[in-house]
Amino acid sequence: MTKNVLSVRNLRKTFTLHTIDGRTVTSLHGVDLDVAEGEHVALAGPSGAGKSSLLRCVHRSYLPDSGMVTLGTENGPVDLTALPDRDMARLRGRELGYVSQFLSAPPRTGPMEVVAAAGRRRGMSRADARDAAADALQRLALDEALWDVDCSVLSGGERQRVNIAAGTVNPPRLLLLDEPVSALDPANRERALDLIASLSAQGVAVLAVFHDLEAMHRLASRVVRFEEGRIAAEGTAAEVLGAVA
Ligand SMILES: Nc1ncnc2c1ncn2[C@@H]1O[C@H](COP(=O)(O)OP(=O)(O)OP(=O)(O)O)[C@@H](O)[C@H]1O
Repeated sequence: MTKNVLSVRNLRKTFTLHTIDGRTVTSLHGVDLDVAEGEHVALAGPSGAGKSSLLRCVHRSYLPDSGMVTLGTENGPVDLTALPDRDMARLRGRELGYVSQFLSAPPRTGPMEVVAAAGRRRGMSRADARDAAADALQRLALDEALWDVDCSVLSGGERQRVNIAAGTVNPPRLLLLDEPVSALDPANRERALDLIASLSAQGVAVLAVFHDLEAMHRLASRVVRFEEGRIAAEGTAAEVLGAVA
């Protein structure tokens, strides 16, 4: 039987807009979702439907109002909504990764250092982390002349490739992807999607948002469509999204 890596139960998230008379916006109205080992679940649906809110609640950059987010870890299931910050920071290494469309790198660090540091956080030795970082950067065709250049001077597409390399090097048990290939040209997008596709064979569970039907058809074992903070449909890409044009 396949093992659940992530179980979300009755998750609710409301924002209070203090600048607009305390008005509230509910982005998740009691969402239930499971993701199994090696499964790639794509979140679809219109802008504002709650997709990124769900990813952020799982990563705990947003704290939900109620509900449970259970991550299967090497030490058994853990409810992330109740975890102390220090333990949460530890889980964000080996067990849980997040790749957004923007790279956030410390000042004066280059791609090799950023990607190798991600490998180190996931338990690799310094030498193995550098080898794995070199493999990932090569696979994503980032010019070797840029590997030690300050990330702040890289183009948007170069930064996204560094971000994907860091997210996938010695990959965590659950990887969250929020539009990770939005700035890539077709050839680099292909390389990145190939790399993401190879994660399933390693047993990595992926929960992803792509504003790109073709990527969802190609990668997702299941598509979950959100509407107004609720799950409106669930199934294969063909069932939920229809045929790609
Ligand atoms: N930090 C925040 N403060 C206030 N409202 C927020 C915040 N984050 C999200 N929301 C609101 O929650 C709702 C869902 O937003 P969310 O970003 O989850 O949607 P989405 O489906 O990811 O949209 P998109 O496809 O445009 O990225 C929206 O109405 C949004 O305005």
